[in-house]
Amino acid sequence: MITVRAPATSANLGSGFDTFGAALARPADVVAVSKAETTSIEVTGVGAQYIPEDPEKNTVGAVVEALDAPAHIHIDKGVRPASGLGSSAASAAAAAVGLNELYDRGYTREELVPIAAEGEAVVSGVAHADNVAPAIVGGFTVTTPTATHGVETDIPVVACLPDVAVSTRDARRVVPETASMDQVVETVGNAATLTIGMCRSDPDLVGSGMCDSVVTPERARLITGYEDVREAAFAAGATGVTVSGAGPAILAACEMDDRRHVAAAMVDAFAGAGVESRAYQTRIGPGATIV
Ligand SMILES: Nc1ncnc2c1ncn2[C@@H]1O[C@H](COP(=O)(O)OP(=O)(O)O)[C@@H](O)[C@H]1O
Ligand SMILES: N[C@@H](CCOP(=O)(O)O)C(=O)O
Repeated sequence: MITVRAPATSANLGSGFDTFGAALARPADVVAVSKAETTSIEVTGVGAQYIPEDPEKNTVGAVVEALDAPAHIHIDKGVRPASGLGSSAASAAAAAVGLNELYDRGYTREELVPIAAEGEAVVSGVAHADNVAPAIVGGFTVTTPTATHGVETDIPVVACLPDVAVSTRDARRVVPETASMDQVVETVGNAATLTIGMCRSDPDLVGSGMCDSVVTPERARLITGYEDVREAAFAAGATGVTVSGAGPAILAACEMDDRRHVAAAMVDAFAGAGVESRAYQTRIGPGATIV
């Protein structure tokens, strides 16, 4: 049996829609795989009741298919589904790393990214790899249709998760089909600023590059209290705030000394809007680890 811990992730980071991703030090899924004649899946943990155990419908089933690696798979969920924190990706990433090891398939971590992304197609309709990439490789990642590049970085973040669900499939329907040239220029500038910030482990640069005027405003409308939470996080010292993934989680970057205040401010602001939430005080951390 092989057991793998794969982290929650935050994709997009504002200016990097379907491209940027970051591994969060916590929460995480823990997935155990053992060889079997036919594949079976058992799910326990946070939100397990909402996750199908049918291999055709669970993200890990697509990974089994892609690696031709039938197994009994136990998924212990730490990342709540429909969170914007890469819940479906965490399981797929852990399964990809575990089954690759169990069956000695010999793929590199980067080669496992498109394999794990097949699981995302099962749940959201698109094999977007911006969550599975950091879940497998760790740190901050840039994923294009042909490659994944990652860097280690040390950025404190708060991921505040309201007690409501937003499915990625639904949130992809509100993504605009076009952007103006002004928006393209602005986005390139913000994405480049964020990337330099990640390379320098500089929360100010990362935060200022998290802005996006194309996708984020449309997604923000789906999250009750978004503007209040954003303002409260900035007032408490956040350097940047945006929708995490497809939402409803909201991600804030900050200096380590401000992390606690930012987390409290975000939870209080959600409460003011009538929404219960929990804040993960975390940081950008490593990818999947065999435990
Ligand atoms: N192993 C899995 N972990 C989490 N969700 C899964 C898994 N397999 C299938 N799903 C389904 O995927 C959906 C959640 O994925 P998604 O909408 O992308 O949210 P998230 O942002 O949390 O990844 C839910 O409908 C859930 O039932
Ligand atoms: N790029 C995707 C990311 C979805 O992330 P998730 O954590 O909400 O699954 C998108 O924005 O649709």
